[in-house]
Amino acid sequence: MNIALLGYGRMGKTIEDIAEKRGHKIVLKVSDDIENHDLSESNIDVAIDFSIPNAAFKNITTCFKNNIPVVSGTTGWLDDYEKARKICKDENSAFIYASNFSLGVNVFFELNQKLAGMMQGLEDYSVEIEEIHHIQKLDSPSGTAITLAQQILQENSKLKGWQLEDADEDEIPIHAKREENVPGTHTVTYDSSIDKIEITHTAKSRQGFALGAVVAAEYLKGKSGIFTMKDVLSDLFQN
Ligand SMILES: NC(=O)C1=CN([C@@H]2O[C@H](COP(=O)(O)OP(=O)(O)OC[C@H]3O[C@@H](n4cnc5c(N)ncnc54)[C@H](O)[C@@H]3O)[C@@H](O)[C@H]2O)C=CC1
Ligand SMILES: O=C(O)C1=N[C@H](C(=O)O)C[C@H](O)C1
Repeated sequence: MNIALLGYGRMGKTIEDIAEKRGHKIVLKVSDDIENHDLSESNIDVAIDFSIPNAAFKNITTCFKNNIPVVSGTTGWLDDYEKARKICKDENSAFIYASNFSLGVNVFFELNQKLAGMMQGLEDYSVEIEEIHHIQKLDSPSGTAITLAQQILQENSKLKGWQLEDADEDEIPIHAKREENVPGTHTVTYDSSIDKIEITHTAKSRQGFALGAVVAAEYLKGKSGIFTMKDVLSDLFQN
């Protein structure tokens, strides 16, 4: 498969390594305005976007307009997500976005949803989310923390939203910490005066994110439509 990398930073380089080991070819690397590149030249099967919040929407939709399927893991641009979906549909293109591509985090998402459903009636417990990332991270809170909060909100109608730090009683507080060299750690805590329930996912490197993105690209090749990691991993998850 011929892959274009939109963003060639920490994730772009890790994806290159894993994609080549799986027999794919990186035919284009973009680190600046996508308009500076001729997308028709390289016979691109799929583009993988791990760039920066300000560039993601333009990168993704330019690919749709050139009939190139996109896997995107860039976080911090999701105010434009619905617009991107519409352009994908209008152009009959293909798209997978995930705030986190690692298999482990996608298992963690399933657990979080199930736990939120079990806890929603237990009013003695308050819920909060903590995420810890490296100090270079541009966005806060992490996309993964936002997904975790959205899942809890889906299950618990008494909670109205999430908030960084100073949350009201009916909001989920998200604590975002920045520490040297942390690839990504997420914890969901339910606390009461009697006890505490915590679930944590700790990434040990960026390998899991990158492998998930390449597997998603392999899934997307030749398809049209909008998919999620649930679709990609559906055969692996047994209920
Ligand atoms: N969904 C997931 O599983 C994961 C998502 N991420 C997200 O991926 C993004 C990238 O993360 P990192 O690689 O750690 O960041 P990074 O800062 O190492 O790399 C971003 C790269 O984008 C380049 N860039 C700047 N303008 C660009 C443009 N217009 N088009 C394309 N590239 C451009 C920069 O030069 C830089 O090399 C972040 O939003 C991060 O939150 C990171 C890890 C996992
Ligand atoms: O910026 C990162 O590094 C990461 N970003 C993603 C996020 O915002 O959730 C995923 C992962 O935690 C690493």
